[in-house]
Amino acid sequence: MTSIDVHQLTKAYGTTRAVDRLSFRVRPGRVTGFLGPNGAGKSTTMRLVLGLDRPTGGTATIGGRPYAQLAEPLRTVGALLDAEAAHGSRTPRSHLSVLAASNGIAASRVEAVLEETGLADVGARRIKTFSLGMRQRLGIAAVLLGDPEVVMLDEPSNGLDPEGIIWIRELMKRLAREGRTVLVSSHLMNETASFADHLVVLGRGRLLADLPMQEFLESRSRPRVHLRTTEQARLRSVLEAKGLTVVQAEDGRWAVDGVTAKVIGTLAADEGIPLLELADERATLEQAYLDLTADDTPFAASTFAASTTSTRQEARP
Ligand SMILES: Nc1ncnc2c1ncn2[C@@H]1O[C@H](COP(=O)(O)OP(=O)(O)OP(=O)(O)O)[C@@H](O)[C@H]1O
Repeated sequence: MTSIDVHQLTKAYGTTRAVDRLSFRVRPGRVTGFLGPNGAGKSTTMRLVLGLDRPTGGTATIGGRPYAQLAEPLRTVGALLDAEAAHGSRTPRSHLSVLAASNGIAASRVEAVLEETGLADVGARRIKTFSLGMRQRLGIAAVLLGDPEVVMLDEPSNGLDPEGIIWIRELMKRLAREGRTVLVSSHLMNETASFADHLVVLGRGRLLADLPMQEFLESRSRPRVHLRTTEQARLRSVLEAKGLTVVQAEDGRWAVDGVTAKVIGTLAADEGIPLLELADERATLEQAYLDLTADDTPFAASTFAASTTSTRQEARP
């Protein structure tokens, strides 16, 4: 199968190193989320992989070849970097037909991808009348046209309504299940947590993390438990005897740091203390990401990078 390989990739614009000796591999069969603060170098990396820019140093290859050497690029890589790329006076059907004809792709694929992206009914409308969300769907139709093994999407949820966001999430997961290599950049952490299996995180052009989503969350989470009990005095003394500190919230719930629900549940059961609620706090991707990128966020307001949220994360689907 076809991986994307970035090796010691560097791109300098004057004195700015947009990408700085970057190395990572995007593997098939999973969705890789591509994260990083504004200006971290995500778009530049994607452009270098697609041969739209020349690197200052290092290499970016797809299935071992630079993009320019792919025999049938659109059949190998589908990429969405700019949803405005289609000409406004064209229709989706004519736009996709031209792309198919010039890339040796069967004309039957045009109708297939119009169906798949929900654009079949507007296939004859002029693109200039399209909303941002419809343009985004058209961009994705073009990505899928060549039935590519590698899919690269830059902010694909941009402009999509909630139904469209669910659609794109399911589409990305399906493409990965089919064994394709899927690289997706996003600024939306909850969104990314809902579709990515693996993460590559950049900061100031450098690699900050390259690891499975679950590992990333676990490596950056501090255990914390939330609970409620009817026997506060007794439970408090049991926990304090174990060296645990209880923080009481206004709603009567407690938070206990540095311990898991399993430990507290066992202690309470041993003492016959009833618990009305007991849950481990799960690290959100947002918390983990902010923690990792705090020193690499050039445009952060001073309080932003240090902020944490107390919202508890729903279990990942
Ligand atoms: N054509 C260019 N000329 C000069 N500098 C550039 C050019 N393209 C990108 N840069 C600079 O390179 C750095 C990385 O930009 P890039 O767009 O790749 O980041 P990004 O991670 O995609 O950011 P965002 O999340 O804001 O889209 C930034 O400092 C940017 O200003």
